[in-house]
Parts: sequence; structure tokens; C-alpha cells
Amino acid sequence: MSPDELERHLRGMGAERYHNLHPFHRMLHGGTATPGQVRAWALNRYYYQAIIPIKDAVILSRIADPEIRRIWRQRIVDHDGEAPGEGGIARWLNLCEQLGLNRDYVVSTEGLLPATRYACDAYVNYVRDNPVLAAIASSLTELFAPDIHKERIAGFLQHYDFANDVTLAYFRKRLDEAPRDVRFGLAWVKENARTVEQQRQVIHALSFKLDMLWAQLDALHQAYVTPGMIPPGAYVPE
Ligand SMILES: O=C(O)c1cc(C(=O)O)c2c(n1)C(=O)C(=O)c1cc(C(=O)O)[nH]c1-2
Repeated sequence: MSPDELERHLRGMGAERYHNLHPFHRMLHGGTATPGQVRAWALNRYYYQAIIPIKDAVILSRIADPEIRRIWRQRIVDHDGEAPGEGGIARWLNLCEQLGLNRDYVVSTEGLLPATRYACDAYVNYVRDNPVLAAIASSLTELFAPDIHKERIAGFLQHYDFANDVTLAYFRKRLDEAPRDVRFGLAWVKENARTVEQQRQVIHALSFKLDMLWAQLDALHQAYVTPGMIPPGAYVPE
């Protein structure tokens, strides 16, 4: 495939399989999620937020070129901030608090669904155990993230009382950050995936990541939509 054909292929995968299509997201964005379901989503999604800078630190540790490291390290700053109270994780915790969750309980990850932990940990393992090309390519679901963030902002504003500048701050900020990240990631992948084997690695990485995001929503749907299916120890909506 030419680099542009590879990009078309990757975009096609997202159009078919990105987690915006998942019934749990359709419920969340469409305004029919209960307060307990919204809280369960935010609490579980916190773990994804928490592992993103860890997986980026793993990737950073594997990049030999200081130029690329300088670009990649911005991702860690975006999530961790430059000071306490700043950055994406802090914004996510503000969202959790405004939804009525206890901040310490969220951070403890005690109420997490087992499958959320398995899925997110698998992402860290993936970028550690696979070629750097695959590790970088696994972030390319961010090609599709701005659209889901826009859909979420609009859906929250339309349907839920909790939508305000604090609860939407995380998603609004990502609308600037994600396109910048993915511009670099996509260009780098197109430049570096030239052989059939390299392109296969890139496709595998995106496929893994799409599954890993989808699996998190399957777990939420199973536990918080189907009655009687909350695993022992996991968060129970009041
Ligand atoms: O709300 C979402 O649906 C969503 C999805 C994704 C993604 O596609 O992995 C990310 C984000 N948000 C996000 O906010 C974010 O910071 C992020 C970083 C990454 C990554 O793989 O490095 N994905 C995502």
C-alpha cells in the first residue's frame, strides 16, 4: 500500500469499529444514561486516563531519537500538568467530583470493573512488548477522538444538568490536543511503515486498540445496564 492507502485503510477501520458506535456510548451521549451509569462510566474511564501517561512514558523510554522524544513527552505533560491541579487527569477528577463521586475513592480504583483494569493494563503491556512502530500506531484511535468528544460535549449540554465549564473542560481541551498529537503520529507512521510487514504491524496495533476501547464499554454495559451483573467489589450506584 502507498502511505495514503494505509491512511485510508486505518480511517476505514475507525469508521467501522471505533467505540463511538458502542451502545453504551450511544446511551451516554443520547441522554438516556442514569446518573449511576454516568458515574460508573466516569469512574472506570478514570483508570484509562491514569494509564495514558504511563503508557506514554513506556513509549518515551523506547524512542532513541531526542527530536521524537521531545514531541512525545508533551503527551505526558498534557495529562499530568505542570503543577498540581493542572492537566487532563485533574480535569477528569473534577468531572468525577461534580458527578458526585468521592475523589479518593476514584483514585483508589477500588470500585473499578475487573475488565477495565485488564483492558487498560493490556494497553501498557502492548506498547512495551511490540515494535516501537506498533506502539506509536496504537495511539492512532485519536484520529477519531475529536468527533466523539464533540458528540459528547453536545450530548451532555443537551441532556444533562451536570454539563458545565468544569465538567466539559476535559473534552474541550482534548479538541486542541488530540489533533496535534495525531498529526504527528499519523505522519510518523506513514513515513515509517513502508514494508508489508510494517504496515501489518500498524494495522494490528490499531485493531488491538479499537478492541481495547470497545471491551471497556462492553464491561460497563454488562455491569451497569444488565440488572444483577455488577461484579463483587465494583462500584454500586447509590
Ligand atoms: O473519549 C474518548 O473516546 C477518547 C478516546 C481516546 C482513544 O481513542 O484512545 C483517547 C481519549 N479520549 C483521550 O481523551 C486521550 O487523551 C487519549 C490518549 C490516547 C492515546 O491512545 O494515547 N487516546 C485517547
